[in-house]
Amino acid sequence: MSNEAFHLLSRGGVKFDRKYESILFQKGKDSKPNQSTALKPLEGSVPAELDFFKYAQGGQGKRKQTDEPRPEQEKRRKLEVEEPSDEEDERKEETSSSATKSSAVAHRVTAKGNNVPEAVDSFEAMDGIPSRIMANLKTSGYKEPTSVQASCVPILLQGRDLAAISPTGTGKTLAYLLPIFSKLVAPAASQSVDAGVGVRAVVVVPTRELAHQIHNECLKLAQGRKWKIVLFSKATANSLSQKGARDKVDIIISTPLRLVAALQEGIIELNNVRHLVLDEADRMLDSEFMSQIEEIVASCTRADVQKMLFSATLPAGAEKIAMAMLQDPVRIVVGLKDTPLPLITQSLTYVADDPSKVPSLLTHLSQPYNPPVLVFTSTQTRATSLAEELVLNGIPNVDCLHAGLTQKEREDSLTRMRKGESWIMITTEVMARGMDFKGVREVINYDFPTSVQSYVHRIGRTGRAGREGKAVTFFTDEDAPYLKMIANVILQSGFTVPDWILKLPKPSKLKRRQMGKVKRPDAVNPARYVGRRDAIKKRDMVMGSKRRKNKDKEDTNEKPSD
Ligand SMILES: Nc1ncnc2c1ncn2[C@@H]1O[C@H](COP(=O)(O)OP(=O)(O)OP(=O)(O)O)[C@@H](O)[C@H]1O
Repeated sequence: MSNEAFHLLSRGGVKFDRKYESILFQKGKDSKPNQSTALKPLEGSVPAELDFFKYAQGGQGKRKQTDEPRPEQEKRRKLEVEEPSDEEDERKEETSSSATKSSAVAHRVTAKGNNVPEAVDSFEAMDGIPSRIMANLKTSGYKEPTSVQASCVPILLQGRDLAAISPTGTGKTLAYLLPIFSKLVAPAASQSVDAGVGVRAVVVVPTRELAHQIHNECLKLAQGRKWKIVLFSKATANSLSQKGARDKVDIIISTPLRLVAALQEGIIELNNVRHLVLDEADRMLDSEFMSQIEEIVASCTRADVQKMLFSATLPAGAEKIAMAMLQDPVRIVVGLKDTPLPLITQSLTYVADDPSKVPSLLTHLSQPYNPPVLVFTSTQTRATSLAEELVLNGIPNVDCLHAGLTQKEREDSLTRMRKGESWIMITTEVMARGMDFKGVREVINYDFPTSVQSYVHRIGRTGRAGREGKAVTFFTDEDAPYLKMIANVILQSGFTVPDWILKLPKPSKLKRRQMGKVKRPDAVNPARYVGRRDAIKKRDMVMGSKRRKNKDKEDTNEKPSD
């Protein structure tokens, strides 16, 4: 199906109902849908100790009553400096016979390092934030720091290297942007600071979409002054090819590939960089990006370059590499490492085999649901195939976003998503990390996640900024060997899983590595695939027959007439 035809069909003549928009996107309003709509608000409220965003406005009506800070919460926000513990890559085996784990996953912050600066409870108490930046925080609606911000900003303002692990949607972006802007003090072009020559801060992220989103966050803090913040792309890199054009760049946000390409072409230097951020650090340090990251780090030659690593997950292997990159680092962990927020209600759904998934999803979508829903598949072809399948089954406002689309198509999909025009967004791992759509109420893992980290990040697209969300994971017989790993994550977040899953044997190391390599067919509906093959065969036969007839005619016409 052509992209254009797909969008025409996927809209299916259905107009986006403003009623839904108000439910999804208006901050701070009671999200009470009209009884006649298909939407129902999610049940339940957030226990105080789990409310990472206790000051944040918005979300469900029930939560609004908990907005007032309470003394016991204040106490909990105190940074606990812990003795170093032996972190393991693997989650602890659940020894209890019960399938239920207490939901009391304490809201705690643990810190490791020498002379760790104290956490502070307000932006005002953070030493060294310029008044303009402070004003911009307020106009952007950031009233009080989240836990990760309260802990990390004071550390970063002191110029310390940092590795921070905090659950998805808890405000890590601001936790590093705020100190960067504050330490840079003013735009390089303003000449009121000793800015040196060349870019002063670099943020490296795994995808273009995330770079774009972080660029937008930068613009919020940059309001009112002429900061030069560059979202690095082929075009912007070329525009910096004249040395003078890049002398006064304040911040660059880039993917590793793009930045390394520019370094190799000699159209950027990083010898004036004072702050380097690796966001989604464990992804940045995996085998795909590692050599590029090494090159970027080696190019930041200033002796006092401050390095910061942020992620919601940091397995032991990646953490070891990370810590070796940092000097006299502080390590901050908010909540439980590699564990999703309990705001996200998680469940597992058995769907037998791959062909059974489409009907299962259709059944799921025949129930009332809260759009937009994010659906993760394992490959680009499967994402396209599933999107087509849903459209053909009459599901309205289906969209698709994966790395196989053109940049324009990716941008258009994101715009539709942000505007609330997409109700079901089918995607791949490209959207799993960092993307912040406040309105996403539900994530469906149509294809089983490729690792525990992939699971944590995928489902972290919902339950953001203190809102509640729901995550459903389909599993087939093929996924059974990996089921227990995800079940343990679900338990750790305080939800229940059936006893039989807990009794499954623990997968070997080799098996765990194979988790992301399960082969799945390109087409999600094999029947449609067969049908399509038959149609192509029939079309070829008809064409062949036409060609033969035409040839016969030509032969007849060529015969000399009597
Ligand atoms: N202090 C704050 N008060 C209110 N909202 C905030 C605050 N800080 C951040 N937010 C909002 O919280 C949401 C999540 O923030 P952000 O994208 O930085 O999360 P994250 O921890 O980086 O998530 P991920 O791990 O998925 O990348 C954003 O919409 C952001 O605007």
